[in-house]
Amino acid sequence: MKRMLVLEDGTVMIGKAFGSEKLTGGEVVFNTGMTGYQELLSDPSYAGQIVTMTYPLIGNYGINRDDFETMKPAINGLIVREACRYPSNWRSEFSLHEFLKIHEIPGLEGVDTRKLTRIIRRFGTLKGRLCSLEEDPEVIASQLSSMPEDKNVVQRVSTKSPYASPGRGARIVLVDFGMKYGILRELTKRSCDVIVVPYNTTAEEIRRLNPEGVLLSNGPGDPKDVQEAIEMIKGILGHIPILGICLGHQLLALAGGADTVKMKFGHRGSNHPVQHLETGKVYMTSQNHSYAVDEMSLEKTPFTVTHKALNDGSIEGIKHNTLPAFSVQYHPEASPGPEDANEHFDDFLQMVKNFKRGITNAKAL
Ligand SMILES: NC(=O)CC[C@H](N)C(=O)O
Repeated sequence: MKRMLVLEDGTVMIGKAFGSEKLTGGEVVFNTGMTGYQELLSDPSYAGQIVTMTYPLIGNYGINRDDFETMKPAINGLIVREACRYPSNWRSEFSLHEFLKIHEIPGLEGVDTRKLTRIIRRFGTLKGRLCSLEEDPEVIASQLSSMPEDKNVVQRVSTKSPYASPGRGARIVLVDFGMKYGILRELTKRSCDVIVVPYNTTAEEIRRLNPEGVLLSNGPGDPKDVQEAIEMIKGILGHIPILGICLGHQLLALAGGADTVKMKFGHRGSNHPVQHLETGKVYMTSQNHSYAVDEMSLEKTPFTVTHKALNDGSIEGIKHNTLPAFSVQYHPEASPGPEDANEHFDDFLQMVKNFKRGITNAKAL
C-alpha cells in the first residue's frame, strides 16, 4: 500500500506504508545514527515528532527486550529508505514493522530520505503529515502551517505519581520530564536510592524527600513551556546538588536567568563531537534536541560554559560558578551511542559527596 508524506511547504513524497495504519502529523526531524532505532523510537523526547533516518537500512537487528527507553513510545512516525522485514540478531523479538503496528506508529519507506534531510537542513524543521494518497496535499499543507504547537507535551509523557527505585547509595530525586530509562539505569548501576517524581513536583515537595542530589531529566518540547519546573529549580538551587540532562540542562539555564533558542534543525544522532573547553578533550556524544541555551544570555548569569559543539559552536554544557549545579545538552547515558561522557554521572555523585563535606561549588568540570 502506498502512503505519502506532505510537508507544510507543500512538498509531497510518495512511498510504501509500513507499521500502523493510523496516520499522524508532527514536526519532521532527521537522525543521523546508523543504529539505535529502538532507543529513539522509545525515547519520550521525540513525542509528537516524525523522525526520518539518514542511514538507508533500518530494522536489520530487529527489536529486543532490553533496549527500550520507555515502555510507551511517544514518537508520531518513522520514515526510512528501507525497512528491514527479516531482522537477524539473537536478541530480536519483533521486526520494526511489527513493533510499529503494535504501538500504532505509522511508517513510510522507499522515499528519498537524503533529499528529505536536505530540505529540513535548508529550510529548518518543518511540520508534516503521513497520509493516504486520496487526501489533498494542498489542503493538508495549509492545515499544517496553522497547526498549533503542543504546549503540554511534557505533562503527557511524565510519570503521574512518584515511584522509588531503591538502592543503598546516595538518595537522588530524578525529575521525570520524559525520562529515558538509560538515566535511571546509570543511577541504579551506581547503587543510588532513586525516587522518580513528576515534572510539576515543587521545590518544597522535593526538599521533603531529603535527597542528596537532584537529576533533571531529558524531555520533549520547548523548555519555556515547563514554567513550574523553572520555579522548582530556583527553589532548590544551592540547597541540593543538581545535574541537568538535555531538557534538564535547558531548564537549569532558564532558572539561572539565561535564555534558550530554537535551532534551525537541531542535533539528532550518535556521533556529535563536543569539546570540553578547559581541557580541550573531545567527546563523541549522543544527542537529540531542537533547542539550545543562548550563549549571549549566559553573560549576565552566574554560569560558565563548559562544553561546546564542534559542528556549530552551540552550547553543550554549563556549570554554576559558586553553587553545586552543572548540566549537559547531550546524553551521558548514551543509549544509543558512544559512552565517552558516561563519567558525568560519577562527576555528579562526586559533587553530591563534596557538598555533604561542605564543598559547595560544582566539581571542576
Ligand atoms: N532530549 C531532550 O531532552 C530534548 C530537549 C528539548 N525538548 C529539545 O528538543 O531541545
